[in-house]
Order: sequence, then C-alpha cells, then structure tokens
Amino acid sequence: MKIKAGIIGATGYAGGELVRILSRHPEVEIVWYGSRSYIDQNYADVYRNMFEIVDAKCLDDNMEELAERADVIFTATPQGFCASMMSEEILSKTKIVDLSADFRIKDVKTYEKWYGIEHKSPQFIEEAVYGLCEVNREQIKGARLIANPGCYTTCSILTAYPLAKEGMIDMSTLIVDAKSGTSGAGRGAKVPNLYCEVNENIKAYGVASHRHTPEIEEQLGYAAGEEVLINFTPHLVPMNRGILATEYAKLTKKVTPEEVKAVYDKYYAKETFVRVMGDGVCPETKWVEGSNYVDIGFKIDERTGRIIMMGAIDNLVKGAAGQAVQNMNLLFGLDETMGLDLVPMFP
Ligand SMILES: NC(=O)C1=CN([C@@H]2O[C@H](COP(=O)(O)OP(=O)(O)OC[C@H]3O[C@@H](n4cnc5c(N)ncnc54)[C@H](OP(=O)(O)O)[C@@H]3O)[C@@H](O)[C@H]2O)C=CC1
Ligand SMILES: CC(=O)N[C@@H](CCC(=O)OP(=O)(O)O)C(=O)O
Repeated sequence: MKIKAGIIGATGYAGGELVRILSRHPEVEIVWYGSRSYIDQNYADVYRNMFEIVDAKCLDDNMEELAERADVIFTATPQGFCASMMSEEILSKTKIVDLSADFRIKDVKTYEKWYGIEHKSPQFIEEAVYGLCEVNREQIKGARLIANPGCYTTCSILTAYPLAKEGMIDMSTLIVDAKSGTSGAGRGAKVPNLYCEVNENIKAYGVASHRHTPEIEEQLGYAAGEEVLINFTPHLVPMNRGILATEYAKLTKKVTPEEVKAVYDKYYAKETFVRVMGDGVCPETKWVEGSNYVDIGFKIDERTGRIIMMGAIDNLVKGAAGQAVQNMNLLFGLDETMGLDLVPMFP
C-alpha cells in the first residue's frame, strides 16, 4: 500500500514543487490537492506542466477531513495557517510536515515578535522536530510533526554548521549574505515581484529584520553550544530559483584548507545531498537547480584571518519540497533519497 499524501497549498510554488516530486515518488499517492482559490478546478489547469500527469481536482484546505484520508499532510501555506489548524486529534491520525515557519522556532515569543502574528497552537512547538535531515535525522524518524526548515535557513545553516560545531569560527563575527530567486517569494501577485521590478535589478531587503534571522541563530546556536547573533542580509535577484549564501567569519585559530575540508567531510562525506566542493570552489545556483543538493565551497582569507563559506541550493527543492520529501521518507522508514534522484539542470 502506498503512502497517502495530502498537500494543503498545492497551488503555490512550494506546493507545486511537492506535486512535481511526489508524482514520481514510487511509494506515494497524492490524495489531496489543497487550494483556496482554485477549488473544484483541475489541478493541471492551474499548472499546465502537469497536463496528463495529474488528473485530479483541487480541494479545499480542510485539514480535519484530510487527516482521515492521508498518512501524511504537507502544509505549504502562509505563516500561521498550520498552527491555526493543529490539534491533538489531527496529530493522532496523521503525520504533518509543515513547510511554513509555525513550528520552527522553539521560543513562541521570538516567533510572534519576528512574524508579527499570534501563535495559535504553542502547545505543539516543543514536540515539533526541526526537519534539517542532515542534523536531526534520528529525532525526525519518530516524530509526528516536522517543522520543515526555511529556504535561506537551510542553506545558511548547512554551510556553516560543521565549522560552528567544531568551534572553528568565532560565531560573534558571522555574517550571512544571501541571494534568492523570485520563486522564494511565492506565487501571489505582489508589486515588488513584478517582472519590471525584478528584472535587471538586485536589492537587499529585510535588512537587520528578516524573519529567518532568529531561525539561523537558534540552529547555529545549538551547533556552537552558545547564544549566536548574526547579521543576515537577504537579496532578491532576477532568477526564478536558487539561493546562494556567502558567509564570513573569523577563524578561531590558524588552519589550513585541508583541515577545513576535513571538518566538512567529517559531517557530510556520507551525506547524499551535501556536496562539499572544497577550497576555492565557488558554488553556483545553476549547479543545484531542480535538485535536492546543497553545494558548499570555502576559501580562507589569510590577510584578514577570515573564512568565506559559500552554499548553494534550489530554494524550492532542498529549501522546501525536496527537504519535505526527505523528511517524509525518514518518517515512514523509507530510503531517505527515494523520489529525490533529481539531477540538476544546466544551463
Ligand atoms: N517559495 C519558497 O521558496 C519557499 C516557501 N516556503 C514556505 O512554504 C509556504 C508556501 O510558500 P509558497 O509556495 O512560496 O507560497 P505561494 O503564495 O506560492 O502559495 C501559497 C499556497 O497557500 C494557499 N493559501 C494561501 N492563503 C491561504 C490561507 N489563508 N489558507 C490556506 N491556504 C492558503 C494558496 O492557495 P491558492 O493559491 O489556491 O489560493 C497556495 O496554494 C510558506 O509558508 C513559505 O514560507 C518555504 C521554503 C521555501
Ligand atoms: C525571495 C523571498 O521573498 N523569499 C522569502 C523567503 C522564503 C520563504 O518562503 O520563507 P520560509 O523559507 O521561511 O518559509 C522571504 O524573504 O520572505
């Protein structure tokens, strides 16, 4: 029997990517294409790339009814939706992989401050497992509720994690400078995301205030074993997909490129989805487009005593739907890579 999966928010960019990946997953049957605006319309009329691949109509966002039908529910919905729907009854019937930020941050006051909304089910925050598979694999396996990490955060955390964990960088000096393609902002119509606003343009936004800041700080804080405060500056760039995080930090002692590479390999050599490029290689978003890979490179700047770490992901795959499927595979005891054998497209 296949795993029955329901997707709330299947008509968004992250939900659409889930449909693309899950429609070829050998152990999954999608039983619910949830929407708000397209109820009763053919899913393949919303996304024509799914013509003759998906033959189903969009349903509503009734999680209670879906919990009766699905073994796993993915919520690819705006911030606050999943928390507003969550209940013990739903969690007793099905597993939840939430792609929003509702259960990512352990301190509810921090969530409410950075997201500007009241958390509607704080009682479930503690049990939620932060679904960064390479770091929390064992806890994920036994979970009922997965907080799928954010796109910028996945890239930023994985790029610095080994060096933070090994005390190789001074965390008080960490700066994360990240760039995202426009699909990161979702499919909803917004003036700043219009073609003329984005094309031939690059801009920083959310400076010293972006909501991914506390998520990165919390997770790298666990790795470093200390409270971490960072500067995180996201930028919007004129491409569809992709995130590039360039991260700067002082080294805590003089190290060679070989020693840095050995630290990365200690954590990632066996990880299918993390490709450590090594010294002097600068990953590009094109190298990971359409795939679940994270590509990581680094360079030591001898003059300044800093290391520059670089990570690239596809925001819709490793930054959202791919990681969500990786989490689902772990939840159901499947091979973690199942359905995710996606070769990056180039050019
Ligand atoms: N885009 C990305 O790269 C990433 C996104 N995420 C997260 O995934 C979630 C979805 O993002 P994204 O796909 O970009 O967003 P989109 O705006 O593209 O899609 C949002 C989806 O949610 C549905 N929806 C909108 N409002 C509501 C509501 N009030 N209640 C229920 N459903 C609603 C929409 O339905 P309809 O259109 O049919 O009305 C649509 O299917 C967000 O939490 C986002 O933070 C996480 C990582 C990366
Ligand atoms: C380019 C762009 O606008 N990106 C979004 C982040 C992506 C996202 O959807 O947020 P989560 O990963 O937390 O779910 C933003 O900056 O708000």
